[in-house]
Amino acid sequence: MVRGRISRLSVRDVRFPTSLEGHGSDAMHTDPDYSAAYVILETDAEDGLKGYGLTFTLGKGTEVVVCAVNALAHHVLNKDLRDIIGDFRGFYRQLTSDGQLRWIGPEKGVVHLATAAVLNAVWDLWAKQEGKPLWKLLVDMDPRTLLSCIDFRYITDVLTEEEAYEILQKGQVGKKEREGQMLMQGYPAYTTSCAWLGYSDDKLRQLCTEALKDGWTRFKVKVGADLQDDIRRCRLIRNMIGPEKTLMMDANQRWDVPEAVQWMAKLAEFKPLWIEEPTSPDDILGHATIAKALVPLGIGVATGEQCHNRVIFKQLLQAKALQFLQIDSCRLGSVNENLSVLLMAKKFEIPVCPHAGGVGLCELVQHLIIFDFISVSASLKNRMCEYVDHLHEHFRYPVVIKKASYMPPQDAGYSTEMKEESVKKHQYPDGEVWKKLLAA
Ligand SMILES: C[C@H](O)[C@@H](O)CC(=O)C(=O)O
Ligand SMILES: [Mg+2]
Repeated sequence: MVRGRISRLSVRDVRFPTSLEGHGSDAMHTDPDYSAAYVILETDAEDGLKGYGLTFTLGKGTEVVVCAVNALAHHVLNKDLRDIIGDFRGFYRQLTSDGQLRWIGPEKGVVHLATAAVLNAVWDLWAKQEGKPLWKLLVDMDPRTLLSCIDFRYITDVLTEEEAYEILQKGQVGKKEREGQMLMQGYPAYTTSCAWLGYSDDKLRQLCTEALKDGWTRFKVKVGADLQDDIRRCRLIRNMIGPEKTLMMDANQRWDVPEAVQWMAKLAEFKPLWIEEPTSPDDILGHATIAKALVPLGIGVATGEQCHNRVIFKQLLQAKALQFLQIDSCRLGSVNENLSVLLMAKKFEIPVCPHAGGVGLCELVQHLIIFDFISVSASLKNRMCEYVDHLHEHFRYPVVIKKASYMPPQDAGYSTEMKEESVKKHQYPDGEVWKKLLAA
């Protein structure tokens, strides 16, 4: 079914000045401009279909990722899409094993973000050519083909291909019913939009009132910069949402390990379900220490949005360092690597609650988590996907939220395509929006 030779790869630096109003701000990223390195793949096929892919970045970081995408381009150009998909594991390895680029990774940092952008575009193109939304392409794919997309190198000590096959085989039971359930009810979400760290208490109050009216029942609040501020903000939000609704907290890596435990002991009265990224994302044993210390307080540890790759997720799982696993559609090596993490999480029975928000992350990750429910986890217990109410208007196929749930996308592809006029306006530094801002 797939067709065409990749004839062109272009990449653009697209930035949104979200920092101006404090959207997206947290204890470590006080002035985030939500941005994307945005990749477009064209083929010589007559259908004219293009593949769109992106990775999420912040402001200036985008130009470095754009550079890395260009450095990877030769792996994709002039390749037949059939050959890429026919040996997707091999292609993933080729990208992540480039003899010169791998030195500045491997499978982490800028070069891995660039890999994600390129591979996301390949998946979008594949799904478009098959005429299916990506989640449905994955759900309908036979388990052996699905596994042939995954690089199991470095994880076979916890998950072999045969074990993964068994998980997917078990997932076949009840699949139709779960797909029906998703189409009717959608995948449960939580909102982070009310309580960015840079928002005033008045704004927090106003947004929280609106979110409650819109039916949201799960909320995340940013913490970690100042304890007294945190206590005031958490009290405010807990009082507004009441004792029954779910509250999560996110420190974005602000603390040392003992500090995290002490700080959370002070915030425990607000009954958070989890503390997210309490310390460095690389500190696996630190997370384990925090997780153990917080058990008596009934607080779990969540992490993953800045987790480099499947190997770190493997160790977090082995070390019992997290109770909620947060995949990210643009930090890991695209769908390929995310599939391996979903399967490991299933084996360890740890709920996956994806990181979303940014620009485009909601659009992408909804496909992965809907697939996860239908074909892998078969459970909604303790599970929800993040939602952030920014920048969806720039996408050609924006997310649809109903009753605080993600409704499965119906259009073919990975929902990655942005509106051309939005890209033009926000391209850095020559888009209209930036020209004005830079002149001022
Ligand atoms: C800089 C980003 O907005 C970050 O704060 C997002 C995040 O941690 C989350 O959504 O979770
Ligand atoms: Mg976070």
